[in-house]
Amino acid sequence: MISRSPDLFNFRGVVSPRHLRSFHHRHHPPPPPAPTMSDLRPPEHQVAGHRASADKLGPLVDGSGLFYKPLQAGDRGEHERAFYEAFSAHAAVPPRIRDAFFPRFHGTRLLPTQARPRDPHPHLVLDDLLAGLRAPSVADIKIGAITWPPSSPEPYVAKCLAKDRGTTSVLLGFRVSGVRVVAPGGAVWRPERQELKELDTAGVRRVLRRYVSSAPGEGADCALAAAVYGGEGGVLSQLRELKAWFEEQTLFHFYSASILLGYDANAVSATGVGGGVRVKLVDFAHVAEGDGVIDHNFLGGLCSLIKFISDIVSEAPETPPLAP
Ligand SMILES: O=P(O)(O)O[C@@H]1[C@@H](OP(=O)(O)O)[C@H](OP(=O)(O)O)[C@H](O)[C@H](OP(=O)(O)O)[C@H]1OP(=O)(O)O
Ligand SMILES: Nc1ncnc2c1ncn2[C@@H]1O[C@H](COP(=O)(O)OP(=O)(O)O)[C@@H](O)[C@H]1O
Repeated sequence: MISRSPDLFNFRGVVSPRHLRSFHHRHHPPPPPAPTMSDLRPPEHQVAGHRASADKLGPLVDGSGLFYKPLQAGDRGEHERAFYEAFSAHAAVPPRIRDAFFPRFHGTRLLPTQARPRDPHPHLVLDDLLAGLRAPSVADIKIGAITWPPSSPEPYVAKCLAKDRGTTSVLLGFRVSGVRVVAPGGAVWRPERQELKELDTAGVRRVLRRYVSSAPGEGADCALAAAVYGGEGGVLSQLRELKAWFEEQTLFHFYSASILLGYDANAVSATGVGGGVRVKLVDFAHVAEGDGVIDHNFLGGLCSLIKFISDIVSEAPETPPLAP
């Protein structure tokens, strides 16, 4: 089932119902047949967030290049859906920004789940941002020193504040929420969630170095830093393009959203050729209206992340020259 959410966002009337209808007509081709429960599985490369299990809802994939995120409880799920509806059709969002940095939204769909086999649940249908990567090395970095929208109820503010203070969010303007790194032999390094929560500044630097290292185990040779972080189309140039938009845009405030980094450990080489480096935004359950004000919370975290990554690139070994 593909359906529309009620307009939870106002967005100053930029998205008229007529505009939205015509957008849907142009951008939502008829959906492929609905996947059955046996087609669906939790994504192998998910590094953070709520995970699907026998008794819990979580994202699912079916290998078709789509990513199904269950609408979250309360008004949170509807809020995220309303964001996608509004963002997808917003005339003031540059198409290049929408296409390069956000998953494409294909509406919502009722899907059976293991947790609720008899009670199909609505899911956001998104592009799988890691589709096409054979051995994805992935990092989820939650941006912003503050992770709750200003309108949040007090107990939620207290819960988020404790997490923001207890992690590097307040200090650095971001925290690493999840990471997996595939070594050349295929071994996967994936620290526990709790370990990531306990990282201090030096620990964050270590993890960001480890993300672009080819040595197995805990070593950090940063052999892939030039290829993945630096160079044309690398993480840094993509983050800088994103930053340029955040220096201008006053439409949305992206509380608690994450930057998802991805590259193909099988395709990347220290020479900087290939690798399918991706920089994307995910998790819009707490986006607020920008009301004409810069998203300084996200922008500050983004600048801080850029500084960490550019320091790693400057200290890392040079990209070896290409063979003649
Ligand atoms: O539900 P919890 O307590 O596990 O917290 C979720 C977080 O897990 P954590 O415990 O920090 O590892 C979870 O954090 P990660 O994405 O795993 O870093 C999210 O922050 C989630 O918030 P939302 O999906 O953005 O609404 C968090 O959900 P809410 O706090 O928003 O309910
Ligand atoms: N469109 C997507 N394509 C591929 N992976 C995704 C996509 N969206 C999210 N993920 C994966 O799922 C994780 C959790 O997503 P998120 O939207 O943050 O869920 P939650 O709201 O439960 O925190 C991310 O860390 C990432 O690994």
